[in-house]
Amino acid sequence: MTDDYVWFEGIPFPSTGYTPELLRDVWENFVFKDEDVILLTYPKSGTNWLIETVCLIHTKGDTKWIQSVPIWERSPWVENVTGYDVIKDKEGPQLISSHLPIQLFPKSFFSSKAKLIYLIRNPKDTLVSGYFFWRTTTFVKKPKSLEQYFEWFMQGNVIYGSWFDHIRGWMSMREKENFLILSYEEMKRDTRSTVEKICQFLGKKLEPEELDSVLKNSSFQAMKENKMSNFSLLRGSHLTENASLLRKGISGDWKNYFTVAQAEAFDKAFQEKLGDLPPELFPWK
Ligand SMILES: Nc1ncnc2c1ncn2[C@@H]1O[C@H](COP(=O)(O)O)[C@@H](OP(=O)(O)O)[C@H]1O
Ligand SMILES: CCc1ccc(OS(=O)(=O)O)cc1
Repeated sequence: MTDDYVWFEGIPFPSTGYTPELLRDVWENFVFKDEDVILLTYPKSGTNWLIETVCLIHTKGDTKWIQSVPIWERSPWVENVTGYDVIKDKEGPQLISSHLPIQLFPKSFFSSKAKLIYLIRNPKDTLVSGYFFWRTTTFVKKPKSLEQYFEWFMQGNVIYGSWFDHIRGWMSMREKENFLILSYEEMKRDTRSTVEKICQFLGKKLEPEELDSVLKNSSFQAMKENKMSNFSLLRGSHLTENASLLRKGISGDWKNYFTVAQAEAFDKAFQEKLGDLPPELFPWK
């Protein structure tokens, strides 16, 4: 494994499990079924929390699936070698994950009825979460300091490219009825309502005790203890021994790491790049 990037159409990808040929094949040839459900995020936005939640909704709160199958097999990644191999010829509706920016997403989606949930997070927390996580992986370039990672993030010189471009691209879908936008902050603030919103979007009806089980078993603590969800199975291969996906699981941790100057520079860039979008799309503001 190397800790540099694989590049495709100007975007950096992890150096393991991704190739330009596969990314092109996925983009041009992968066909979604109308019944598929897609979970899409910019990395470190709460992806795995969303996957765990949707898996538990799918099983009506039964924990057998989440406790016996690794999270990346329950909702395979369309853009990496392992995930694509699993989903490309599989019959029936599937749960599929992706971090792809809209311009590289399989073209078939835009004429399908497949449902897509796009989870966003305060980018300052996404940045801090990424800084700590990528240092413990074996497949991306490591920053020497938070200052350096801050510069890379602002320039989009990190895996899956610019957060700002990712958001602008996918937000253009916000009026479509097969597209649901959620935020990590709202999911933290009122998890029950967010789960109900997901159920409504997916057309799933849960009994009160089933909903309680979804909440209990997708909590930070439950996921931290679930070896099928906490990435401990990847230690020694993709991750170092001290790696932790479930780091803090809070909103606003950026305040412990950003300098005043960094916070001001970030706000300025946000205003310049996304200031024309409705502020209510960004509930952390
Ligand atoms: N059940 C849960 N509740 C709250 N946060 C969770 C969570 N599961 C994962 N997370 C947080 O989501 C982030 C990882 O995102 P992703 O799944 O996209 O890689 C981590 O944030 P922190 O590093 O800020 O703790 C992790 O702690
Ligand atoms: C191997 C590629 C890889 C693994 C884990 C990742 O983290 S996350 O699922 O987005 O939290 C990202 C890429």
